[in-house]
Amino acid sequence: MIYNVKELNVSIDKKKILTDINLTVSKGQFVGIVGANGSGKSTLLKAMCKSLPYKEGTIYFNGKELQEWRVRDIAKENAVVSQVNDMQFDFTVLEMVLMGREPHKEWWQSETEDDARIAMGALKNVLLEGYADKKFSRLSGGEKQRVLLARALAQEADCLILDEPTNHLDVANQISFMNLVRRLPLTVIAVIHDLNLAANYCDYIYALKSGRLITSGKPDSVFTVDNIKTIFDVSVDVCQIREQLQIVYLLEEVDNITLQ
Ligand SMILES: Nc1ncnc2c1ncn2[C@@H]1O[C@H](COP(=O)(O)OP(=O)(O)OP(=O)(O)O)[C@@H](O)[C@H]1O
Repeated sequence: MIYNVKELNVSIDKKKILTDINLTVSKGQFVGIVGANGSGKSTLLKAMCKSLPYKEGTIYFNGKELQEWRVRDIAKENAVVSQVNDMQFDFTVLEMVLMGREPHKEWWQSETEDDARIAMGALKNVLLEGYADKKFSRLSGGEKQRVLLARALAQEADCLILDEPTNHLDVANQISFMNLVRRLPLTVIAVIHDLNLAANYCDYIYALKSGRLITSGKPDSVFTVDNIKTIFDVSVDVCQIREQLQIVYLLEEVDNITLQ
């Protein structure tokens, strides 16, 4: 078991954000976390990466309570990929990917030949061979997202944490990104807004509503008409097309939404 979250409660400024969360992630699993805006998905990921303190409940990471882990050691085991946001500095692609080696070095150490070899290997893995010297800022959104994935791979972590990684990508780049991730021999925990991507790439889904886990299970047991109505207040049809679970939104029935 990589993660075992028990009775986790998180409050920020006295506001309860997560309530009684119980969740497990096994080695090699691709776990999706879904829920409406503001339901607590990113907060849960932050708590699991020790980026956010919590007072109630326990999070075991690789068998050891998270509080006992040094942040630096967690970064060696857990690599985080968020949405692309524009960076102020004009790094090259290789410089970006080499940042993934930071947890393996002391602050005074510069990159070794090994670091460069690992970074170039990571670029090859995300199909960006030949991009090392290009400026990150000049890449397309899809290319940038793959560079961020390469940076995570250069970390050589066993567990990838993805926070809405495909949000700004076009359909082809979303699918290509998810295919790349699925082929990696890693444990993946991903917050995903696109329910069809979540349904077809994840082994297991946890669904949050207003900071509580309201259902979990294999995609076909979570993504039912009734559950999606409860989680998102959206009417859908759910069907199988060519062995893929497909969620079809009934657009005219989505009217006003209440923020969670
Ligand atoms: N640092 C913070 N200070 C105060 N409130 C916060 C903070 N971080 C998150 N929240 C609140 O916690 C709730 C959950 O936020 P979170 O970002 O975890 O939701 P989310 O499910 O990831 O949302 P989204 O899908 O919109 O990214 C929201 O009401 C948010 O306003």
